Amino acid sequence: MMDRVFFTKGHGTANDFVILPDPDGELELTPALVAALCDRRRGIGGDGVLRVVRAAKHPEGAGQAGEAEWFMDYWNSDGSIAEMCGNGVRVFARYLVANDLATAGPAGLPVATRAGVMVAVVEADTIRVRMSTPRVYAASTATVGALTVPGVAVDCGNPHLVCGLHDGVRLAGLDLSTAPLVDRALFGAGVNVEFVEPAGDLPGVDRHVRMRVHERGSGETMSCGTGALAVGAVALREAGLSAGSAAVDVLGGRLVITCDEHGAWWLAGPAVLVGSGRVDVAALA
Ligand SMILES: N[C@@H](CCC[C@H](N)C(=O)O)C(=O)O
Repeated sequence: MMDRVFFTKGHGTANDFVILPDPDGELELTPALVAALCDRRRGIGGDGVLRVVRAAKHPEGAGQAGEAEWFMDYWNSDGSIAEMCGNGVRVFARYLVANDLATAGPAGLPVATRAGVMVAVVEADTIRVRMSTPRVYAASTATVGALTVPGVAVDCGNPHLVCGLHDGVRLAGLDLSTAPLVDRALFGAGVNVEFVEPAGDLPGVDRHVRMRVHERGSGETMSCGTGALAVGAVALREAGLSAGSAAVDVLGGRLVITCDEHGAWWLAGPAVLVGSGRVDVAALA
């Protein structure tokens, strides 16, 4: 184990990550180390960890090494591993470009993830990522306190449950300090739960909604890219649109979901690196 580890801190719409450069896959990353790094009082603080490792040097990235040089090894703040992180990919691409580890040409920068290769296009402050196609596959519910809200399960590479609020219930009134109760038989591997309410008309997009999210493995976060993809896909579907765009306002800003004329799904929003340093792993322990 290395006793000092370099890190960069970054975020996308305030979904924040500890980024660990580990090009040759030498770092012994464990659930305990991830949880300690993400601790907001005793560690660096973050909703998750992004390990930056060459695809060829990681067992789960090796199969994609022909398409993508880099693998995003994503961990939630509780030390669990997830298949995909939409904001994470955008911040990961920002990190690669800022550190001259990759160039962002017009064709985009491929990033390997456990859910396949995503392609990031850097457009100044915004990073747009071509995501996997969201798949709506079941009806279900989420319960928060005394409130049970119907929703739909959406697979975005990772699992989501999108619940639209009705009958005067507002996002601001929800207590998401603990995980909503869900159907554990349907979501055996856990689920990220999004609650959604309509927002006013917004020029330039077909739909405009607000969401809050309780993430599997991280609790309530300020934003979730794959969650916004799930919410945007449901919003366009409910509007009867097979292509179009949806603005999804999260606590940390705005993400835009687009399904283009070719049926490709895109997630766009800001991605920011805020600083770098070196962490004393022994002190974390
Ligand atoms: N915040 C992420 C999603 C991170 C993974 C998620 N908590 C899970 O366990 O699936 C995003 O921006 O997509």
